[in-house]
Amino acid sequence: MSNVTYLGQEQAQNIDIELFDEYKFSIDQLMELAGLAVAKAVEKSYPDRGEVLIVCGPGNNGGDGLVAARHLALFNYKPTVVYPKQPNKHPFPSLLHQVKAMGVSVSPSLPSDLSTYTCIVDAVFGFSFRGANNIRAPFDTIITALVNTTVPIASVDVPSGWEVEEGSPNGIQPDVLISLTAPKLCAKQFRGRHHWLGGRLHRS
Ligand SMILES: NC(=O)C1=CN([C@@H]2O[C@H](COP(=O)(O)OP(=O)(O)OC[C@H]3O[C@@H](n4cnc5c(N)ncnc54)[C@H](O)[C@@H]3O)[C@@H](O)[C@H]2O)[C@H](O)CC1
Ligand SMILES: [K+]
Repeated sequence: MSNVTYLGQEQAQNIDIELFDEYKFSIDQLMELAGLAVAKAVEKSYPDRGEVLIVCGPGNNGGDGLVAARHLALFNYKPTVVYPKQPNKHPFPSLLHQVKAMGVSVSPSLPSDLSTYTCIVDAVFGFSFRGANNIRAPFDTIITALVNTTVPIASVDVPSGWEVEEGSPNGIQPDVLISLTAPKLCAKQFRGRHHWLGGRLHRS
């Protein structure tokens, strides 16, 4: 990507606050845009359909994953959601209810055999992650499994387990990265096939 601004961690978090406080977007609006962009990027990157595993973390990155799973079901993929920590605050219970109502199965843990999946959508951690050397359970073993799998990974906003600014040389190596609003600094270390920019809120 040329002529793009790469955001630091604090900058990304400040833009988020600005979108809520100054521009009066709701979390539902932003997450729907983000999740739909992720589903579209997956469709363009893996057009042959099949089973997709969406691994969702405890924050808003995980919420983007829940929305993406719902849209992927509508695009005729067969999504399964892994959701170990399910926050009890808005909008997560509604997003979870909606994805289950689409007939998507939701499990608290990663399946032992990942080989049946066309791709894995990594919606574990986004721009608020810190501590690549200290990933807390149960996400430590999940990230290790994603590091070791040969199934292609599509990461939402930030490859999970990467420091938002520095990346992580021994971390997961996604095939696809979907940056949201603007790429974060770690995107400079991305070596996969496709880098998409989704959930854009500005003119190009
Ligand atoms: N404006 C936008 O572009 C929008 C982006 N969205 C998405 O939201 C995420 C950022 O979400 P946030 O809730 O701030 O945080 P995360 O999802 O990154 O995760 C926070 C979550 O993770 C836990 N955590 C942090 N470090 C660790 C660690 N070392 N071990 C274990 N757990 C850790 C922390 O406790 C929190 O629970 C952004 O990237 C986009 O994907 C929104 O959709 C809105 C619009
Ligand atoms: K992610």
